[in-house]
Amino acid sequence: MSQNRFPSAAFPNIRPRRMRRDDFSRRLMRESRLSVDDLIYPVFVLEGEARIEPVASMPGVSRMSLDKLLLLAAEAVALEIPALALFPVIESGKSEGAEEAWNPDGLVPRVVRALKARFPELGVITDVALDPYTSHGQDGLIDAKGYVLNDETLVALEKQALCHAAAGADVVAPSDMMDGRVGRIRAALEAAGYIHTRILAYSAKYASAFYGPFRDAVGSAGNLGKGNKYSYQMDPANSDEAIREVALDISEGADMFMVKPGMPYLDIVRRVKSELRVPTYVYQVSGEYAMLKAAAANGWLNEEAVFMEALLAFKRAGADGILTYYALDAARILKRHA
Ligand SMILES: NCc1[nH]cc(CCC(=O)O)c1CC(=O)O
Ligand SMILES: [Mg+2]
Repeated sequence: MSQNRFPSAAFPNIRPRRMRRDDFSRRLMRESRLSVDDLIYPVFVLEGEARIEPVASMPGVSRMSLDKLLLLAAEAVALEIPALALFPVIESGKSEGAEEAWNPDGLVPRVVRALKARFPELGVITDVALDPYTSHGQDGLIDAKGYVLNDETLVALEKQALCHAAAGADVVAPSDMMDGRVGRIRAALEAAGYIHTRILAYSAKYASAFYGPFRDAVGSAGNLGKGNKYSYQMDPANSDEAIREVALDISEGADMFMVKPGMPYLDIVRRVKSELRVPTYVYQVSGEYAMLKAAAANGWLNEEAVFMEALLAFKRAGADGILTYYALDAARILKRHA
């Protein structure tokens, strides 16, 4: 005998809501989980001492000098966040040829040495790209017409990556989108004996308007002016091309693979993870952060609820890790609920 009081096709026997009824059964069937192990915290560093400069378009995010960054890093370590991603603000020393990018006494190598000396267990990821160092704000070297030159840029990126590895960077992260840079950097690292340095390739990096606040933060917006990055970053219309880019970076020897931006590109994260089955990372970029902050500031969204939902959605899409400006906040919440 059916227990259905209304044994008719008008009422269902199959009820997905049963499992949603109570907290215990919701927990038992939960497929994805966000953990502090998934978080990478992007930070901005500048020269000097006792400097903290809030980034107007990224409330809660500041550019700061090394002494202050060490305090922030201590917080990240206390929360057991696995790694920081370091972005420099270069105020003087920008040039056409970006020579400051491989100065062994430059800002990035000094900050990497200090971080690794103080917090050996904290992973330090450095950005390999020329945009903080070029007077024109492009990620590579340009010709007379402003075209970003691929192979000439590779020579510079190789020097920059070696400089970061020599300073003790655990992971170098080429975010420039030049062709062949992963292979070139991998070969240079091996030849120099840096066999443990990981490469996090920004493999599928789109030419996105969501990077706006970041360009304010590192001060490359003014230098870039009306310029754009369409000749090297990917067209937001493309998906198969992202798979090809990741496949190339696999064959060139990268260890970790990034999709960027995050929320509008969840389909790309899913395809990379399902089709290529590699360690997959996603960058919740500055514009995504700014959107959530702005809506929260207006009282239009519950900030904590929406950023935790967004981070969980990256996990559901297949990401193994997430670069997020919310890393400290998320880690605190996860700790509270642990
Ligand atoms: N090498 C450039 C770089 N590295 C990280 C970001 C964006 C990160 C963010 O928006 O949070 C960018 C912006 C760009 O390509 O202009
Ligand atoms: Mg590529």
